[in-house]
Amino acid sequence: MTSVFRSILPGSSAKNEDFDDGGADDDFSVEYSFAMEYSGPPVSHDIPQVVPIDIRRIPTASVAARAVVLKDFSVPVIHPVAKSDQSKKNVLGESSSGSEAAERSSKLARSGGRVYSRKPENGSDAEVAPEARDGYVRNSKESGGTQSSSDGSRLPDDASHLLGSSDVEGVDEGRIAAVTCDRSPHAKTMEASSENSSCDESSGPGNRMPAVTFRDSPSVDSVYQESDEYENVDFPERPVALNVGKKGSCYKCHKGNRFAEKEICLVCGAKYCKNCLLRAMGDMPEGRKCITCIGYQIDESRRGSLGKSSGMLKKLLASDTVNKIMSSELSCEANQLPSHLICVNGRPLSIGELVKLQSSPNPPKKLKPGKYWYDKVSGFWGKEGEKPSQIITAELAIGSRIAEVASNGDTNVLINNRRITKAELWMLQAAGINCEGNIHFWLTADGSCMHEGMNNTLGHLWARKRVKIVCAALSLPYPSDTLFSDSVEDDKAAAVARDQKMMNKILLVGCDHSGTSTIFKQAKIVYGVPFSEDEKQSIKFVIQRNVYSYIGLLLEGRARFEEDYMVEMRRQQADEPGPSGSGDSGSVDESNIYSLSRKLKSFSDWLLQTMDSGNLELIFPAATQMYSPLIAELWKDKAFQATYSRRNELHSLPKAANYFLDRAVEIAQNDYEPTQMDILHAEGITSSNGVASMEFSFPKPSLDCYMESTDQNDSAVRYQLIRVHLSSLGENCKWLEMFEDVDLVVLCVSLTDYDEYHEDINGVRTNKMVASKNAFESIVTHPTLCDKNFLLILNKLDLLEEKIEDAPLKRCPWLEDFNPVTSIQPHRANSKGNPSLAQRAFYFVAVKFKRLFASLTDRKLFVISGMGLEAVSVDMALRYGREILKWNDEMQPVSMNESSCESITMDPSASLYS
Ligand SMILES: Nc1nc2c(ncn2[C@@H]2O[C@H](COP(=O)(O)OP(=O)(O)OP(=O)(O)O)[C@@H](O)[C@H]2O)c(=O)[nH]1
Ligand SMILES: [Mg+2]
Repeated sequence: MTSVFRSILPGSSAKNEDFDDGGADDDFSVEYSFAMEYSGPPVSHDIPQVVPIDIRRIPTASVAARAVVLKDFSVPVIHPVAKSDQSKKNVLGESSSGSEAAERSSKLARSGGRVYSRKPENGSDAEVAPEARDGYVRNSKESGGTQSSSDGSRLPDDASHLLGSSDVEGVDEGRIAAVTCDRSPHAKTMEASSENSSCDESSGPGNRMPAVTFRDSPSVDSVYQESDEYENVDFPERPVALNVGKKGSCYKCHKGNRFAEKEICLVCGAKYCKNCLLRAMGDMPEGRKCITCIGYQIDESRRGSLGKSSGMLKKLLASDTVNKIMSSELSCEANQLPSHLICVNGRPLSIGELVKLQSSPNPPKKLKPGKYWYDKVSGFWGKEGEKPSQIITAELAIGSRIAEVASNGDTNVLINNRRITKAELWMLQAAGINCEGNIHFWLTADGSCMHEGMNNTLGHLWARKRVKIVCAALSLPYPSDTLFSDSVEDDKAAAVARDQKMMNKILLVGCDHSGTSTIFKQAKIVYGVPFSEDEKQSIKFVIQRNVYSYIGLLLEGRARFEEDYMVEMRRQQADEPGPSGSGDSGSVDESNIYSLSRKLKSFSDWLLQTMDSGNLELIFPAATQMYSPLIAELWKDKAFQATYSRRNELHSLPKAANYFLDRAVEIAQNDYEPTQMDILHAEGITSSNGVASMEFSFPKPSLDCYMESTDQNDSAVRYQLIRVHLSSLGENCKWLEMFEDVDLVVLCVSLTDYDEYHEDINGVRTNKMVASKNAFESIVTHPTLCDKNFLLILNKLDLLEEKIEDAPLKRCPWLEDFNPVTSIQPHRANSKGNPSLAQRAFYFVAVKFKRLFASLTDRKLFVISGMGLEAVSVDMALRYGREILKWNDEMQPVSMNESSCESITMDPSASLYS
């Protein structure tokens, strides 16, 4: 055995100068330990096992810089992953420098059977082993390898000649790669195998490579009691490839460009063309890794592609072989997530805990190294300092106790001892749970919420439909149980989209009656997102209630018309001399064209009283059963019809009433089913806290006719449209902070607001357009949205066309400087392309907002006109939003159609104005 150890030690000169063990000249002062396979009788306990190693492959430290300067590499040059702090603690939580480290290293070597000698020097120790015939030089970061790298004189004598030789598979004659690394995983395996009796058999590729086993080392757990220390962990370093060929070329043959198909090494990131792939990766026992990277942990950023075969591999190999490679890629131990990199509630997990976590019925999705918090009681799971991202299986015995500050919440409410975030507070409120004061709730895995220490359930979170809407809008998790889903297909599509990270979030927000819910509903119709049964049912009641209120307004009008009629009759009678020669008001016939039968009159009185007391909502659904015959009777009544024919005189009757009133009898029936158009025209939608959310993608290509799409995969890109009512955002729009992850903010302002006023509780009247402007200012300057793109929809252009002739735009104090030369301008757009007065008004308002936006943010506002009731208009506005998302901030707005762009960017001082 002595000769073996001698043969793997560096050459004598190097050894004596640099690799001496703490000053001992004698080669045999180095202590070795090694394992032999047990071949005795069966025993009841597990026997630690090691896999035979190929001594030629034992990692060595050497000069990375030296290797990099070699010009003629045919395999990638590999550099160590940069580390910020050389004095970081190593895997045992100790300083990697000084004699302590040397002692530890030698202890490790003794106990783990690692065949290294080391000499601490200048605060560093070195791990060295020759890897002569491979032509690979490895460097030890832990042992100050970087220092060695920069110092050519420290290269072992024999290492320099090794640089010129190569007999390794996948490495061309005379061509070398340099690999720098920290402690090799092979070494780690060996350490662990001797220290931990519960170690597993490695699944490494025979004796070509030492297999890597990541064992649950007790030292890891015992060291990381404090989460602070977790940051300082120094883990085995992963090689990183550097292409010395031209940019985008194959890392091996240096041919091709970035467009040529390539396969990537999951460890070092080297990319190989189809001609070099198999030579570089061999038979891929651990999946897509260079031969030199076998045994190393993968680059965590590539974990998502584990087991997902590329087209190139499928072209080169039979499908059975590809499947086998993919399955090894997923299952081999070297590629498993290292448990100590997952820190839960301030403590890194042990292997056992990680297994527990990953094999639970609902494990965290796409788990990556990092710090997480986990609420065992509810199953809530999230990144440290962030709101929950998922609901995983509850009651898993992993990590430490959850900290109050785990999710960095800043509310007065605690759930299971964790201070919750504002978004979660909204979720609780959506479930109808009172969150006033400092409250400690207890939330169980089934969603039952109760006061801590009490037994009575306050509400069941997941049973409330609107909680789902709020969760979707605020990116909060919702149980994946299909029990709570409207459509399994929808959920699947959404999950796929989320997986592909192709979801774009659009926030739609506007003042009262600006048309946001109409745009939202129209988008659902245009993009084929069905209204759920729940939504249909509640919209049905909304429509029926609205129709009752429209009828109530007509009945109110009837009473007025009747009174006017009576007054007029009396006046006429007074004017006409009676038989007695004097006016006789007492003989006026009380029944007239506006009078109702006794039965209908009492129904009318009841309805008006119910409306006055604000209880109209409460009579549904019972009202449809009881009163629909009366509505039918009323509809046929002459007095009611006389009133209906004068409905234009009833200013309190909303415009939307026209759409429904003709079908009042049908709508009042119990079995009425609203059509999509009914839903669109209905005032109000089902939402919670004014929040509604839907996911969609743009169909292609038919609707793309008016806007050219550059993205061929548009139908694969998913969008989430979140509609929020301004009043739900609280004072100064403070709740906007919950929408920090939106990609685009769409603001909606009604163009008809300019001559309308609303009165607050103190009787102060504010022009609605000015109120919209104020809201606009609050939103665009909100810190959460400071780097977002904004699209302004100036809505209800059709209504503006109708009203602008009678009501000048100047009525709005903010728009007083609108001075079109009306005498020579048409009110309607004419065939010569002259814009109508309404279009000019729109341009003017658009420029006003654009200037305001620029003055507040120094950025560009995108503006488009809209007609919420027109499908094409809404589709166009959202496609414009999509283009904005694509163009990025630095891109200039591009016109969608001639008229809108030209007008929006024009100067208001241009010829439009006198
Ligand atoms: N003619 C016309 N009517 C519209 C347009 N957009 C919305 N409306 C109507 O305007 C009314 C208010 O629109 P909503 O979509 O309910 O407004 P909102 O932004 O949801 O505001 P709230 O109802 O206060 O929540 C409804 O009756 C709509 O049918 C439009 O472009 N043209
Ligand atoms: Mg509405």
